[in-house]
Amino acid sequence: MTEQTAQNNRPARLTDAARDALLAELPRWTLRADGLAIETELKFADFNAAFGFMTRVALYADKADHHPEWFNVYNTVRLTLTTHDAKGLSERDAAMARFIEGVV
Ligand SMILES: C[C@H](O)[C@H](O)[C@H]1CNC2=NC(N)=NC(=O)C2=N1
Repeated sequence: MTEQTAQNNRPARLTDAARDALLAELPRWTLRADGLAIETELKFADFNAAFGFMTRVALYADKADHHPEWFNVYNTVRLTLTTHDAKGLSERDAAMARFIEGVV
């Protein structure tokens, strides 16, 4: 099965095995209590570094048409990744988390 289900244009939800493999690959990320999202909290040197990171993620999000839920105070950025169209985790969240791990 490809990124999208055959029946519609919605991204497919990750299988439990794919979700577990993703979490094993991403030690900084944890599964939200409801199992429908992954979360992390990142600390930067200061606001400038945090906002620079957010800018890089924002440009990725715009290009990918996939957007994080996030919260920033000074040097801290909390992120939640989920796919509304899949009502849970999809490959889009995996791709975004991998991108984030490359720029953090
Ligand atoms: C119409 C547009 O493609 C959708 O609303 C996109 C935009 N960004 C999105 N971001 C996230 N995180 N999940 C989505 O399902 C989603 N859908």
